[in-house]
Amino acid sequence: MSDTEASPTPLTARPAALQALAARVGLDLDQRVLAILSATPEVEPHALVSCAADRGIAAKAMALGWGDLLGLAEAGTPTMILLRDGGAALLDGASADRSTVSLRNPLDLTAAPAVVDRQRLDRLWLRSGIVVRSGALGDAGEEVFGLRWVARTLGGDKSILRDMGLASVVLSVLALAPALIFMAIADRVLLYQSHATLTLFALLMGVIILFETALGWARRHLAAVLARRVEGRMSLLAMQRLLRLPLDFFEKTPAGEIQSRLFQIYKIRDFITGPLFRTFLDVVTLLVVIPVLFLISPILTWFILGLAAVLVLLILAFRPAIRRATGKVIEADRAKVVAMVETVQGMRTVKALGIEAQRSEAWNRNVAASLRAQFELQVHSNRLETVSTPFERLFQAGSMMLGALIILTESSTASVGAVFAFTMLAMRAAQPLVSLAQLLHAVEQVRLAVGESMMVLNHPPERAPHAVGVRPEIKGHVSFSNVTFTYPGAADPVLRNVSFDVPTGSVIGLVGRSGSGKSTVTRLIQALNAGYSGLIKLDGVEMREMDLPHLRRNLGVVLQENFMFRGTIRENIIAGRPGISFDKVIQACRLAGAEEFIERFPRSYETFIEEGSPNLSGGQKQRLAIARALVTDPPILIFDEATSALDPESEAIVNANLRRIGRGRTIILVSHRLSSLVDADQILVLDAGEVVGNGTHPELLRNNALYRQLWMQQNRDAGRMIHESDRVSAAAG
Ligand SMILES: Nc1ncnc2c1ncn2[C@@H]1O[C@H](COP(=O)(O)OP(=O)(O)OP(=O)(O)O)[C@@H](O)[C@H]1O
Repeated sequence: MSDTEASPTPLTARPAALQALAARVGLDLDQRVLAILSATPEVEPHALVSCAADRGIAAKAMALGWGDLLGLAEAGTPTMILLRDGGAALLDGASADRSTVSLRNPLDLTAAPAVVDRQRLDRLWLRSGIVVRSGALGDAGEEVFGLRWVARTLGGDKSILRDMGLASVVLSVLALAPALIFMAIADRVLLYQSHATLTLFALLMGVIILFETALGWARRHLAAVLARRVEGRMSLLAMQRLLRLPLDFFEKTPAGEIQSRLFQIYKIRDFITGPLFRTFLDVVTLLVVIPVLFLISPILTWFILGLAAVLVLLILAFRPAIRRATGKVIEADRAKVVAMVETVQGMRTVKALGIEAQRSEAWNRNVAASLRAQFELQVHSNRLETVSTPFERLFQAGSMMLGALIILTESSTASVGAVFAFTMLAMRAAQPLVSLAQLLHAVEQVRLAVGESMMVLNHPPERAPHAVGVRPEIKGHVSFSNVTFTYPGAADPVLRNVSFDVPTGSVIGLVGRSGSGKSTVTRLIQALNAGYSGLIKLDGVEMREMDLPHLRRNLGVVLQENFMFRGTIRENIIAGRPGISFDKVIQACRLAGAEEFIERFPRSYETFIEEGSPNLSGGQKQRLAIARALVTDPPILIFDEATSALDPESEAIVNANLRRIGRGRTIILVSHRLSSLVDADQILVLDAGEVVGNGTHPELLRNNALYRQLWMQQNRDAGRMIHESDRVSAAAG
């Protein structure tokens, strides 16, 4: 069924509401998935979100309050709210006095909206909803990640920045008070011995302290909110971009390196909440304090500004050395993470080979390199700190001395109180000036951190984010014509002019020596690699045109090694895909021959599988992987050495079920064991990336030398083994 055809299942409220939201941003949804969702009694928000994401729509499930709802209505953001009865309503608008919202029924979009007040809504809704951010995921995804992205993200929270700015201005003005009061006390109270004025100042100070405390709290609170938002956005972006990267990126980049680079984004968060945030506040303080300093004494003010300039020059002088040293630290730390992750991932092999000492030695080398790099950085930082300390100290001591000198020489223009006040304010200005200078240093570090994470976050995705692609109904007709393919970076093609045709519902076997390109053929069918020449068509649609999530949802793939996520057997088989009932899980397990062992577990389908599935045997894991591939009822199944690791009994179960499994599906079987392919409708023989034979088992035995050779090899071995065991039993008998 194509997307444009009407769904046979009438849509229920939540899928219908999602469809209406998608229409608002000019996109459509997969009708087949909507129909599956409509057959589910109460559709979970995450299933709706993933249905939207499949079409590149940035939908987000979120908890909502009345205030949020009003804000969304006023901004005109496409929003659905989830109702207690399992239904949903579309947000249409809010009244001018913000006392009511209007809601539309997604099942009858032509009807007038219902106007609902807060009390009534509270009885109806789940205080949650799904919000569609303008347009496709690609809109946000297209943006290049970098310092500019971070700045734009920060700038997005204008109201928070404005409130923080206001609080900072008020705090800075209040910060002037102690110095000015001190000046007044020195020049008036002490001089005229005025108790009443002193009491007044004491009261004033009390009020100012209270006010300052409250504002300080508000400013820190706002900063925490801002930091959380920026971190949230960066974390979402990281996962979103990671998931759309091509497989060969992960094959070429060590897992530890990806991890280490991605985690650099948290340095950006620390920079925002640390140096950047402090500097923002400091600049505000300076803007308030510097003019006052100028009023009190222009000479002294020029003096401290001159000191600040010296600090900036010192930092600029040290910048190249510190940048180099920081780069080395990041590199050395990355190598450390790569070594650690590799050792953890390969622990089974480390133990099996008994190479703990070698791994430990390699680790020690990495640690030593990292410590050396850190020490070098410390040395440069220490030098910088050492030469800048005297200038920092001069802010206070120098201004006091210079102030005293001014009084001694021009006693008529500056009072004692003014010099003390100036010294206090100079201290107030000194810290911001120092941290402003240090910001340069911090920016350098964050620039390096951004550069590190950019390598992952800005790597070209599998497909252009805007490309939605064609979504034909896939029945299972696969054809290759003149396909030539070279892996990126490789010198020679791994497939050369490969052509074959697999009619819908038939079984094709791929055979050939190791490295002949069998798995590569299956990878191209999954569109895991691009950049081939020739045509690969699925039901007449070229693979390059195909929508990737749609394509992969229609394929069931079982490899020799399959990964199980942490979670129960049931969860692993469903793997978060929407619309899969428990009945379907049981059916798939039965077909895969997994039912019998699952039911022997005390917790049956709720048995928990740990990472790496240590509590399952290889054969059990393989049968679960087959069930997981079958559960969506895909029209095409790819088994790439899927049964090679099975014990003879498990293999016999799967092979016996293969006919039933294959009913109505196209099956692509890669196997070294030719005996499991003899019933295939056609067998493709590959040699060094070229098709050297194509036919049924008897045909190939008759007229294909390579196939005959492979067959004889296996059967000779099998024959010899049978002969051997007969000899042993005869001897024993
Ligand atoms: N991700 C990859 N990047 C670069 N080269 C690859 C990649 N995968 C496979 N190759 C190379 O392509 C060639 C064909 O590999 P492929 O896995 O398709 O062969 P195969 O016939 O399935 O082998 P086997 O039976 O051993 O699994 C090999 O020479 C291999 O080194």
